[in-house]
Amino acid sequence: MTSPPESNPITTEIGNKQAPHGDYRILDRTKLTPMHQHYVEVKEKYPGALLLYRVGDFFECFFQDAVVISRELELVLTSKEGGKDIGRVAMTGVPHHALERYSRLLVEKGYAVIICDQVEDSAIAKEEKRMVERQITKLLTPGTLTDDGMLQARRNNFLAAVVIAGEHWGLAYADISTGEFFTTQASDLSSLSVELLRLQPSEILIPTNAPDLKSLLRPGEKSEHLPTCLPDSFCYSLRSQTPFLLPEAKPRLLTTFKIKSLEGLGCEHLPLAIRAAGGLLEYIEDTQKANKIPLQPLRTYSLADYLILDHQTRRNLEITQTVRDGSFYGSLLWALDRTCTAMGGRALRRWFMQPLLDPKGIKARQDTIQELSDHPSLRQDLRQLLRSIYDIERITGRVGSGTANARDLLSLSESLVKLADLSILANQGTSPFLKALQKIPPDLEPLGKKVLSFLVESLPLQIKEGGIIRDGVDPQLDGMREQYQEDIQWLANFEATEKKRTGITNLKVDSNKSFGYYISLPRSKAELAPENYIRKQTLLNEERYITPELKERETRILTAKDDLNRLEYEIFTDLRSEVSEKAQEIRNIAKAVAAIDVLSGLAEIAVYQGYCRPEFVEGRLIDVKNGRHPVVEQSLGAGFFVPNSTTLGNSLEENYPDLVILTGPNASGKSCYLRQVGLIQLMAQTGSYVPATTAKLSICDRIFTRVGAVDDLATGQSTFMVEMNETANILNHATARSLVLLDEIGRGTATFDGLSIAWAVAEYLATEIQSRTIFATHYHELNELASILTNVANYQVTVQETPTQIIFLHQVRPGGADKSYGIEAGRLAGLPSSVITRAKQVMGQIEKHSKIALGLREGIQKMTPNQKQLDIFGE
Ligand SMILES: Nc1ncnc2c1ncn2[C@@H]1O[C@H](COP(=O)(O)OP(=O)(O)OP(=O)(O)O)[C@@H](O)[C@H]1O
Repeated sequence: MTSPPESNPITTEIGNKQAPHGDYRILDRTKLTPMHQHYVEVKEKYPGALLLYRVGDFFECFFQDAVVISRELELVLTSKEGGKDIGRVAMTGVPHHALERYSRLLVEKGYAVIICDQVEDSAIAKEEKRMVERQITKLLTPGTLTDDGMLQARRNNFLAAVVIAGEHWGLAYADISTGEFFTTQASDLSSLSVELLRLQPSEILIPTNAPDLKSLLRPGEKSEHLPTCLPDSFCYSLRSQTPFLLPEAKPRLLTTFKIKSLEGLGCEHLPLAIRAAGGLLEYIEDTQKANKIPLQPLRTYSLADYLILDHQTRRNLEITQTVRDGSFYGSLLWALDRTCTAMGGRALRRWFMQPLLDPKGIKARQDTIQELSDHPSLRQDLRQLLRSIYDIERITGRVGSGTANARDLLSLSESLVKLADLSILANQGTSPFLKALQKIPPDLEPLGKKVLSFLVESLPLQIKEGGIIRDGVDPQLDGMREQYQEDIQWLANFEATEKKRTGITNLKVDSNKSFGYYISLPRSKAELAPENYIRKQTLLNEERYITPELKERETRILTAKDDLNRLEYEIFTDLRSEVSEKAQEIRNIAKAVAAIDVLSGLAEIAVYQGYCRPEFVEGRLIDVKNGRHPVVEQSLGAGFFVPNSTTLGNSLEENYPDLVILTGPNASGKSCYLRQVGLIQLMAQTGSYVPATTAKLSICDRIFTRVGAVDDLATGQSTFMVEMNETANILNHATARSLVLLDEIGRGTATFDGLSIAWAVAEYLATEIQSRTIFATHYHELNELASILTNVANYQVTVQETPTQIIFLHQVRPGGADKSYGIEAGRLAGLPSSVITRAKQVMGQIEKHSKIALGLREGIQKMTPNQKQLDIFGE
């Protein structure tokens, strides 16, 4: 937990010298300096967060937070006087201009961070001999970030809330930077963790009776209050149960969305979904007090609306990152992302993490890709325009919460004006997603133009220091500016005017901190000073004077600057509020822009990589001609990838197998082929074109993959146990409409155990479940299944043997490999020749005498899938 460490590593005695205090809880608070007392007061309101406290040009932190922050950020741990009777206290700090970077690092590490800033000019406090006023200006938690610099442009930052009741669960999640807000309810706790792993929320709220409420568990941190069914790779915020109870949660939703019933949101009859959503809203209210976060209307969804991909499958298909090193390079998104905007990038990720089941939805996407592929100039013009559109979804969020600065407003407005051009282009098309872009609300362009006419081009970052609003926008502002300029000019000319008037050529006008502007005369010329000069100070060689007019102008200049800044700020915030009233309209159109961005990018890929539009048919067919792996193909370069076809799914028209046993030597391309089949199905259900010459597919309900497991050290499970767990999950959940891709089942145990399990699993999939399955294996014995079951076929990845080497052809052809090349691979790897010879002898003996091999060879009678299992041992 992020609460203070119990041990205090820096309060030990070093020789005779007392080390700085690292724990305020053991000190007499009344003896701390007023500033440290205030620090502790703020800290105690949020004990679970790290407090960064503004002191001059630094954000400082003290006591236990200093210890944690210096360790996490590798900053020097130093000390500061904490009070006369206290001595030194532990301290570290970051420069104020680097606050965003350092707080982002802390949040990325799973900490909540409180920013307590100075909210007045410290000079005033100093003059009045009191402590400068400070207030909490921000509470940053991993799930509630909105600042651009803290977010990843192409990824959503989800905050989730979970309510569990027995086997049932409710989940709500929101991205408060974009305003998206969703809720769902389901049974079966394993599907909850699958859903969380899909979303990868930055923070998950858990209602609990824990005593350490409001603390944040960092990834991997254990707590008895965390339900065991939840993955421990996330940050969890422990929250009070109350806002998650129906009588609190429901009214909160009704009030937030200003509605009388939840019927319209689709969750009226889903109490757990309501409770999760209500608890999430309360958290946002609690942590974002200063900024009202505008959320989009809550959308209720069902897990059953989407193709189910479990965590292993997403991982194995390398959708967002590679298995080997977790990098984006080499993932499916890497190969397919041609989006031009951050909004498109986020949408693409969401689409591929949640492919569709509804053929109509798929067709709408395909139709749009087709239109954009067939009309290259329309596509190019659209993409050109998209490149100049900013992240209006997130900027609108900041506008709504009142945190957008002038640069944000400028970017948003430039984009709003471009939307009109986008709409004109979209008018050239007839496909569904282009049509959606034709309906841009007519008032957005004038609004954008108005903002552009208000704001200067080169805007400062600060919004309270002027320099934002153009001349000619506001008559009062213009008048004040004129007066200000005149006063400045008068002051600039004052020295010359006075020189001329008095005839004293060495008269000077200068200023100092104690009495501002003054006129300086050499003492020798003092008697020439005009009557209106009031003597202010006498120095050795100099007399200093002021005049009433000089003072009046000076005061006017000083107050005018403040007044000008205040008025500019007011005009700016009015403008921001005007834009914020259109937030929902802008966000709706942002969705349409994101979708067209995704689809034009997929069209681009389809054209340049030679993809085809998959045809969806009823039933269980998978018929792909010359399919390719979309990522490996791009990595190898044009023309090097060997295409392979796939036919699966027994139907009335086609006698295709349900289960294919795929054999072939190491590195021949089995895994690649397996993934290729999975990716083509997944891409097709996302609405994308696919890497093939033709593809006739049916809708899959789930894709399962099991590819070479590794030890799960975190849970202490062996390779074999991980493999068995994954296999059990598949056998328990797959249906006849699922696609199952298995790579090497049963390798992590004794050969005969492994073979037996592999046999039984394949037989169960082919006969009991009849899912479409590709089963890659090194157990050639499994080829016997094809001679027993009518819906099983053997395929192999072919190689060409020469006396010195094996040439990988990467071609998938009917028939089972009759030979394993493991020993050959060992020879090529340099195993001693005596070991190779002996291995060959041993293998010959095993093949000759193995009862299993004999048993399998004797199984000759062909069976249809529905018949009883074959007694392969003929007892
Ligand atoms: N169709 C193909 N065309 C061109 N190259 C391919 C093809 N399929 C696979 N390859 C290349 O072969 C390499 C090995 O493929 P893969 O890992 O699929 O082999 P494998 O048969 O699964 O091996 P093992 O049994 O050792 O796991 C891939 O990294 C890829 O570069």
